[in-house]
Amino acid sequence: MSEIIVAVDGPAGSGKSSVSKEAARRLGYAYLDTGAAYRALAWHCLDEGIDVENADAVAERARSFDYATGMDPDHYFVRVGGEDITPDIREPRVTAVVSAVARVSEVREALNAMFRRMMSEHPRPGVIAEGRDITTVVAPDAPVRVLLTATEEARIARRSAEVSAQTTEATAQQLASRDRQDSRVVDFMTAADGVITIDSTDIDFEQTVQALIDTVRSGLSTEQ
Ligand SMILES: Nc1ncnc2c1ncn2[C@@H]1O[C@H](COP(=O)(O)OP(=O)(O)OP(=O)(O)O)[C@@H](O)[C@H]1O
Ligand SMILES: Nc1ccn([C@@H]2O[C@H](COP(=O)(O)O)[C@@H](O)[C@H]2O)c(=O)n1
Repeated sequence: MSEIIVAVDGPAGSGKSSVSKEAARRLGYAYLDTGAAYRALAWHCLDEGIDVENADAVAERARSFDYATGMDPDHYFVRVGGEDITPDIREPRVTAVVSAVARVSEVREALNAMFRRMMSEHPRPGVIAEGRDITTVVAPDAPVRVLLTATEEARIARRSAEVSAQTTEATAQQLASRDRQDSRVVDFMTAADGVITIDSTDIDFEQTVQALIDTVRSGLSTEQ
């Protein structure tokens, strides 16, 4: 059973998933990508022809969809109904509708209960869980809570380097629009009380991973 929870929140493209996964690998912890569950539900709704603006229909799917994800940082996967949809959930058509699914309160309640169960049942000594509301709603009592941030300019540049199929303008517009929609539901732009901010604007990936690991170690030593 995992006893150490490291909660990481932040805006789109701040490095939450890549940095958390690598830090978890080096610490021997599990890794929980909570955004993947929202994306998988959005993918599932599209696959089933469900109108993502129909909150009741989306909530009904959230209660019944057969979701699985790998929490071993070296064996990451996302499945719905046994089908591997790991790359599919990153498609622009899914990214474009995921915020609509995530604003349904029944969806958030169902997924948050699942995240808490997954964190507490995992056999590794710790779990790094990342998302938008982990430090404030899902695990507000976690011994280490971090807001991973970077300027919008840096985040757009990083995301554009990954996405070659569209212009930087289109990538910038999507990133800003998703943050705008998501921040109506949860505040992930400012650190809540007790949450440590890591700003990666002027540090590279390796330095950011090290900053998170250092924060985990010092947070745990203060706890004891
Ligand atoms: N400090 C850094 N310096 C340079 N590049 C970085 C840094 N941190 C992360 N990256 C890169 O930025 C990109 C976006 O990171 P990542 O996908 O982890 O962000 P995210 O916060 O999980 O985004 P989203 O919420 O949109 O899924 C990746 O290509 C990642 O390798
Ligand atoms: N704790 C969370 C995590 C994610 N979301 C929503 O899911 C979307 C996708 O998240 P990524 O981290 O994979 O980009 C995100 O835009 C949010 O709409 C959430 O609400 N809470």
